[in-house]
Amino acid sequence: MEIITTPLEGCLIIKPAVFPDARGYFFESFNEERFNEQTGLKVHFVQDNQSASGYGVLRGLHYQQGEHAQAKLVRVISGEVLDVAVDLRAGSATYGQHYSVLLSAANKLQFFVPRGFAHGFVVLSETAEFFYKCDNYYNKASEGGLHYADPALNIDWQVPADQLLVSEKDQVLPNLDKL
Ligand SMILES: Cc1cn([C@H]2C[C@H](O)[C@@H](COP(=O)(O)OP(=O)(O)O[C@H]3O[C@@H](C)C(=O)[C@@H](O)[C@H]3O)O2)c(=O)[nH]c1=O
Repeated sequence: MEIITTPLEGCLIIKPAVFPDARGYFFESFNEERFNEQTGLKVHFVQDNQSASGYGVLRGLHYQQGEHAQAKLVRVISGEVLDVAVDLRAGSATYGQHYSVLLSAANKLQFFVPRGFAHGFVVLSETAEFFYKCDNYYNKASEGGLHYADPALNIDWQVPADQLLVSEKDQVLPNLDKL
C-alpha cells in the first residue's frame, strides 16, 4: 500500500497493493493497523456506507459539524467518479481550496478525507457504486453543506451542468461566504 500526499495537508490518496493472478485479483481494502502505521494517524472507523448512482449524479458537498465531524475513507466499487474535498478548517493555509481525484473500480484508489473538510463526488461512468468508511456516526442534526457550484470554489466537475442530477437538499446549500 502506498500513501500519496496531496496539496491539501491531511488529504491522502491510498494506492493498495493488488495481487493479480489467473483467478482475478486480491487486495486488502482496509487494514486498520497498516493504515494507521503508514499514515501516522489514529483513525478508527465506525460506520460503512454504500451508494449507487447514475452518470451525472452529484452528491455533496457535505460535512458534519462539531463533535459529529467525520473523516472518510472513500473508494469506488464499480464505475468511475470525480471525488472532491474542500478544506473548511478554520485557520488552514488552504481554507476554501479543493482537491479532486479520479476514483474508479479500475484504479482501485482510495481517498482519505480528514475531519474539517466538505466532501462530494460526481459520477463520470454510466453507473457507479461508491463505498466509504466514516470515523463518526451519521447525525442528521449536525449535517452541513456547501453548494457544489459556488463560484468561489470553482470546481470543474467534468460533467455539463445540464446533465448533473443533484438532490433538492444539495441544490439549496449555501456558498462558502454564507457559512
Ligand atoms: C449519510 C447518511 C444518510 N442516511 C440517510 C438519510 C437519507 O434518508 C438518505 C440519503 O441521504 P443523503 O441524501 O444525505 O445521501 P448522500 O447525498 O449520498 O450523502 C452522502 O454524500 C457524500 C458526498 C458524503 O460525503 C457522505 O458523508 C454523505 O453526506 O440516507 C443515513 O441513514 N445514514 C447516513 O450516514
